[in-house]
Order: sequence, then structure tokens, then C-alpha cells
Amino acid sequence: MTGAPPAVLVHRDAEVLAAAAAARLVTALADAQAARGSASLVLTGGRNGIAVLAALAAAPARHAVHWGRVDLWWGDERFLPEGDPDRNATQAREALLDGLPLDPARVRPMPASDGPHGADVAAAAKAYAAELAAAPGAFDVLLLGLGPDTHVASLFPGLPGVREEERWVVPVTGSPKPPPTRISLTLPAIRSAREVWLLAAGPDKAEAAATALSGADPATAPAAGARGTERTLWLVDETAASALPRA
Ligand SMILES: O=C(O)[C@H](O)[C@@H](O)[C@H](O)[C@H](O)COP(=O)(O)O
Repeated sequence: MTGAPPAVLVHRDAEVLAAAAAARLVTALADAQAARGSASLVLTGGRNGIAVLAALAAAPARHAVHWGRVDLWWGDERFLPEGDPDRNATQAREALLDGLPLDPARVRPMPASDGPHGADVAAAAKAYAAELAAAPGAFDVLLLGLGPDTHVASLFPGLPGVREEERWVVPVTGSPKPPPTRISLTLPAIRSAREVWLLAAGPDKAEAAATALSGADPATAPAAGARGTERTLWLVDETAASALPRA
């Protein structure tokens, strides 16, 4: 498989994991800005992804990042009306984004179900792909949560999105995790990122982490296919690491 082989970092618990990932994010974004002038970050939904944003909101070191020169994208979105509390973008805004001096033109949430494409999730996914295609440069850091069934973003085992080889963004229907209709980046898009960080905390993630890290087929274990070109980092807590072979 192409991409950087995964490195696993185990933290004491979910709280330490979120704080450590937030600190790591400050460094990664500041480094990217020092090297290239701007930084590009892909956000994810779920408890762990949002906990990292909340930890960042509480970290004084966040001021080391020039937030006006950060491009924000989303790895997946629940296809719901704008402002819905279950939208990943709504949760990210509340946890962190509303308190940062971001450039609104650089914040690109995935379309909502009452947006310009209405309820047409395929058109919404296509529009997001076009937006991505028009943006220069690779993602610096792409965050993912890990589902207990090894899903990442909205790529679920057995659904067609995980097998997509051409498109970077797909509509998802029939998601086993509610809501059923979603938009997701695909594995080719995820694999274009310099760094991919997978976040997992809790005993319900132990088996999924062990499966994905044992070289499983991404079609049945999507997380196994999530790798960055330069770095793949699994940031897990002790309970999520409990089924991994000891290093
Ligand atoms: O929109 C979503 O639901 C996600 O992006 C999804 O992929 C999530 O990241 C995982 O299900 C992990 O979620 P938890 O961190 O809550 O376990």
C-alpha cells in the first residue's frame, strides 16, 4: 500500500489524547506556515475530533498559528440543514472556529442539505470536489476519527465509497451511523494529505484499531487505507490500544 506506514502513539486517556493532539496540531500548522506561508487542515466529526478542537480552544499556544492563513476543509459531513447541531461544521464552529481570527474565504464546510444543491447530495458532493480541485497545494494535516466498525470519515465497510478510486468526494447514502445521508472524502483524497492522523479513544475502538493496523483490506476496514504521503499517525488512548500487539 502506498503512503507512510502508521506510527502509533498511546496516551493515558481521552482527555490527554485530545490535549496532546491539539498541541501537535499547533506545531504542525505553525511549521507548515513557516515552510510554505499557509497551512491546510482537514477536520473531522465525532467525539474525538471535536474534543481536539475544544482542547485547542483552551490552549494558549494556539496563538502560535496565524489563523488567517489556514485553509480549513472537512473530511466528511452529515447531510443536514445549515446550522443543524449534528453537522460536523456546526460542532467545529462551536468548539473552536467561532473564537478564531479565521479568513472566512478559507473556511470550506461541505454543503448543507438546504444549500445551493438542495437535497441533491450527489450534486453537493460534486460541487465540493470542484472546490477542492480549484485549490492549490496538498493538505498538511488531515484528521480522522475511527469508528468501531473501522470506518473513517464517512467511508464505511461494504459501502461503495470506500472502493472509489477516481473521485475525491462521494455522496453516501445508507450510512449505518446516523444520519444516513452524508458526504465524504474518499481514500484517494485522504491519501493525498501530507499527514493523516487517526484519533481513537475508548474500549469500543480496540478491535477496530487492531484490525486496521494488522494490514487489513481497506474495502473491509477503511481505516487501514488511510495514510499520509509523509506521515500516518495513530493517536490513541490506552483503552483503544488494548488489543494492539505490544511494541
Ligand atoms: O461524521 C462523523 O460521524 C465522522 O466524521 C466519523 O467518521 C467519526 O469521526 C467516527 O465515527 C468516530 O467518531 P467518535 O470520535 O465519536 O468515536
